[in-house]
Amino acid sequence: MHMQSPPVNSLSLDFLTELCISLEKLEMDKGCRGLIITSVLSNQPKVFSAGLDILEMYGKSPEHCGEFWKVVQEMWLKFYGSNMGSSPAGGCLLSLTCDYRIMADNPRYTIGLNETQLGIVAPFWFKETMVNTVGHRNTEVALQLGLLYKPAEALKIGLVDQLVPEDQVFTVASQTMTKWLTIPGNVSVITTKSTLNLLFSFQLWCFNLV
Ligand SMILES: CCCCCCCCCCCCC/C=C/C(=O)SCCNC(=O)CCNC(=O)[C@H](O)C(C)(C)COP(=O)(O)OP(=O)(O)OC[C@H]1O[C@@H](n2cnc3c(N)ncnc32)[C@H](O)[C@@H]1OP(=O)(O)O
Repeated sequence: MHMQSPPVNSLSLDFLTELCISLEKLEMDKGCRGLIITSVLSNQPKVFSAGLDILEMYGKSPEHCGEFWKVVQEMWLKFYGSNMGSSPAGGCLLSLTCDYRIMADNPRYTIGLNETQLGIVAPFWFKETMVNTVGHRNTEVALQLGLLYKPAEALKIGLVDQLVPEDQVFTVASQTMTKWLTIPGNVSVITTKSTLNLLFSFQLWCFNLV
C-alpha cells in the first residue's frame, strides 16, 4: 500500500478513513496474505507519516474529535507490515502495529512517540504497543522525554527490526514478506499472534476499546 497524502502523510480524518476502507477490502480478499505499507510522497520521499494531523485536533467540535479518535483506533486495530523514513508519534504507532519494521538508514530520519514534546499525552494503547515492542524501561525513558530515535538508536532498542540503504527499502521489504509467507497455514500464525497479544487484548477489553 502506497501512502501519498502530501505534504507529509499526516493522518487526517479523510486519510485515515480511506486507509481503513482499503484495509477492509484487503481483509476480505482471500488472496491477500500480507501487506507492505510505504510512503510514495513525490515531494517528500523521506517521510513515512508525520503522525496524527495536528489540525484535526485543534479548534474542532467535540463531535468531529470523537469521529477522528474513533478512526484512529480503527486504523490501529487493523494494521500489519511496514517500511519507512521519518515516523513521529502516530506515524510511529502506525509502524508499531506492523509485524516487521524496515527503516531507511539515514540519520536524518527519526522515529518515536514524541507526544510529550508537543504537550500531549500518548494514550495508554500507544504506550502498551511500545512496551510490547521495546520493553518497559525503554518506553519509560522514550515516552517521558518524547524521544525521537535516529535509525541506529531505534535498531538498538528494537524499535525497528532492520536498517537498509534508502534505495533498497522496498526490495528488502518484499524479500522479508516472501520469507514470512513461507510459514504454512494462516491459522497457526493468527493463533500465535493472538496468544502473544492476549494480555493486551484483555486490557483493551477492560478499557472498553474493543
Ligand atoms: C475526545 C476525542 C479527542 C480527540 C482528539 C484529542 C487528541 C488528544 C491528544 C491525544 C494524543 C494522541 C497522540 C498524538 C499523536 C500524534 O501523532 S500528534 C502529531 C505528532 N507529529 C509530529 O510531531 C510531527 C511534526 N512534523 C515533523 O516533525 C516534520 O514535519 C516532519 C514529518 C519530520 C517532516 O519535516 P520536513 O520535511 O522538514 O517538513 P515540514 O516543513 O516540517 O512540514 C511540511 C508541512 O507539513 C505540515 N505538517 C507536518 N506535520 C504535520 C502534522 N502532524 N499534522 C499536520 N500538518 C503537519 C507542516 O506544518 C508543513 O506545512 P506547511 O507549513 O503548510 O508547508
